Order: sequence, then C-alpha cells, then structure tokens
Amino acid sequence: MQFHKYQGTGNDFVIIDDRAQQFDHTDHARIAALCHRRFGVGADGLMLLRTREGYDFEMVYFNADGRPSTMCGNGGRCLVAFAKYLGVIKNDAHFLAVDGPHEARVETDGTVRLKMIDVAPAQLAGVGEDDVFLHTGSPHHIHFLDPEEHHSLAEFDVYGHGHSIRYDQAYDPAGVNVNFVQVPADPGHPWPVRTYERGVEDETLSCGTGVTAVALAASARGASSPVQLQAAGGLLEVSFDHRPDGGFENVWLSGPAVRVFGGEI
Ligand SMILES: N[C@@H](CCC[C@H](N)C(=O)O)C(=O)O
Repeated sequence: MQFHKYQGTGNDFVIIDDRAQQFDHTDHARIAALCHRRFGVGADGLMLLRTREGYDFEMVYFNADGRPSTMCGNGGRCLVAFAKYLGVIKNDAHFLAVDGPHEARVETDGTVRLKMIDVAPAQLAGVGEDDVFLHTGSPHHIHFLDPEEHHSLAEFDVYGHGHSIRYDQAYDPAGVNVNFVQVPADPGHPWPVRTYERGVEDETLSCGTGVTAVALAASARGASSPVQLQAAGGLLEVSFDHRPDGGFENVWLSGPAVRVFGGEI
C-alpha cells in the first residue's frame, strides 16, 4: 500500500488514498506503529482520503496514538493539498470531516485556506482571565503567559505544564489540547504559540485548530482579523467575523501544506 508524508508548518501526517476502502481503520495498533518516530514512518497523525457521496472526499483522522479524534486543522489543509495532487479536486474543495462539512481552497502560491466550524464564545477556564477554553473542531485550553513571570515562550516548559492541564480533572474524560501564548508588544504582530497535543501526548510544531483558538481568544486582547500566529514550525493566519452572541463565524485557517515524500508500507 502506498503512503504519502505531508506537513503543514511542521505538523506532520501519513496520508493514504483509501478511495478503494482497503485500509483497516479499526487497526489502531498499526496506525500508532506507522506514526511511531523510530519504528515507523513517523507522524503526529494519520489520515485516510475516502470517497463520500455529495462531497469531493471524506477526511478520516487518527492521532499518533492510533485513535480516531476530533478535527485536525493542519491535517485538513494537508489533505486538501493531497486531493489536488491526486486530481480529486482542482483548487476548490468541499469535503466532510468529523466536525461536519468544510470548504477549502489551494491558492496559486500553494497556501491552503480551510474554513473552520463556527465557534461558540470563549469560556474562562481558570481563576483569572489568562486561561480560556474554545472548541474549534477540537477542544483547546489557551494560556496567555504573564510577561512579568515569563519573558520568553521559547524557554517555557510546554511539556510539563501542557501535560498537567491536559490531564486536569476539569477536562475528564476526553482531555484537551493546550496552547501557550506570548502576547506580542504590538497586537498587529504575529502571536507566538506553542501547543501540547492530546493524542500525540507531546508538544507538536504546530496545531491548526489550536492557533485558530488562540486567534479567536486573542481578539479579546486587541488582535483584529486577520491574526498571524507564529507556531514553532511556521507562520499561520486566521481570519474571522464576530457573531452578535460573542461567538465567531467565517473562520478561515491559512498556511502552507507540503508533500514531503511517499513510499510503500
Ligand atoms: N494537529 C491538529 C489537532 C489534531 C487533533 C488533536 N490532537 C486532538 O485530539 O484534539 C490540528 O492541526 O488542528
């Protein structure tokens, strides 16, 4: 069986053209083995591109632990680039993912823009206003670093703090992804973000639904659409409109999505 390796700002995926539905999606141990960084191909997740009536394709997503999960924004963007590579789409896509239908577009420079689900208002997720929760297709806890306490996100212990919030009782039993954000000196500058991902159980270089959640949360702190987010693996952009109820609509995530290599498994 052929596989393809893609990455979107360093969030990397094994992708399989499963239009013939020959991949055993119930074999979670095999999926985890393929994603293993030493014994497998190595990836943050695995996706199947399947056919689906009424859509260009269906996205079936698994985390690196081999289990199916909620929406993956960078994965969705990579799968759109893969659909173009296969000739399943030209530049525009309409596909089905676990959180519902999505539109997407591949721009001439290769940037892939993905429309995300509408998002409910941010909820406070701690004692102060530095912690909020948003569901952008996947659940995200966002912590804004206190500039008095932490001068640099680069030196912050993302694994240690992320792991403890991910397993906090408040998020039982599903758990949560955890994003740490440094407030830039000027809200028009890129917002530095680092993310601990559920299902990878480690920091990843970028998380699409995560930076989307950060951009929406940052709008309460002076950021206006479009917001640029500096993930460890590259730059992403999120645009959105405010809804009268405090939620968000017309949310678009944009950035690069690149084929790295392919092979046989
Ligand atoms: N990397 C993804 C998020 C993937 C899902 C996440 N690990 C979860 O289980 O919630 C993204 O780009 O959004």
